Amino acid sequence: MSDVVLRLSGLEKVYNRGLESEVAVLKGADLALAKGEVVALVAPSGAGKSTLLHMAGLLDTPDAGEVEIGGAVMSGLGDRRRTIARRRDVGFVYQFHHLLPEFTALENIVLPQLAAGVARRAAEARAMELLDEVGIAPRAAHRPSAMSGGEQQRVAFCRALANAPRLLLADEPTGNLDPATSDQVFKALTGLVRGTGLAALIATHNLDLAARMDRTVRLEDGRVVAGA
Ligand SMILES: Nc1ncnc2c1ncn2[C@@H]1O[C@H](COP(=O)(O)OP(=O)(O)OP(=O)(O)O)[C@@H](O)[C@H]1O
Repeated sequence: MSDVVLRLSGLEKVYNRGLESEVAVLKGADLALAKGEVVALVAPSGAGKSTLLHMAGLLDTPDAGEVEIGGAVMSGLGDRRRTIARRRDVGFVYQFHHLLPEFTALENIVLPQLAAGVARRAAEARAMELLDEVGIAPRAAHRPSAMSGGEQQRVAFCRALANAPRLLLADEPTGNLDPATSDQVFKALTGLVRGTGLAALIATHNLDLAARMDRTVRLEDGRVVAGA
């Protein structure tokens, strides 16, 4: 069996900004991510990092090209089956944590599991395990407003991994944090990824963090190229 978790082949995306102004953001982007790999996606602002992550995460469809997750071709799926595949296979983390403010850390990690049909007790046990792995089990009963930015972001990682996806996509996950906190959060993230064998693609402007991932890819003129 192939070890490739995510394969993007020849992705193209053109945005129409109205009044005959079009911008081609992806122009044949190819990328393959193997199981257990943590890959940095680095590019200047506006180069198309979020666009690529949205395609990879089945939140948007390319104009051309294929997205394969776990060997299954996703491009031809209808909305309902794409949503099912996204919920099952992909975890997202954004620059801002987007935790539900009225729920505790634990509940924020339990809720997506309940939505996926997991029983409450099992969901709570899994949530505690994840919180423990990222070093914030003592914060389980805190609401987001009673946690630091780094703690909130670690909860967001746990939530993204709650349903054991194959692929983690993160868009500037430490962009909002100071360097020391960002370092801690990054360690928590890589620990989780390496412990589970999923693949992670992490868009970042932080070249120090990028250098600590397994490899770095860049988006250059709409294509993915290897490099620092
Ligand atoms: N829905 C949209 N409609 C029109 N243009 C868009 C749309 N989404 C993105 N763009 C344009 O496509 C280009 C790539 O955007 P994208 O958000 O993917 O870049 P990025 O590399 O993630 O940037 P940043 O690092 O600033 O987040 C930008 O020029 C942006 O203005």
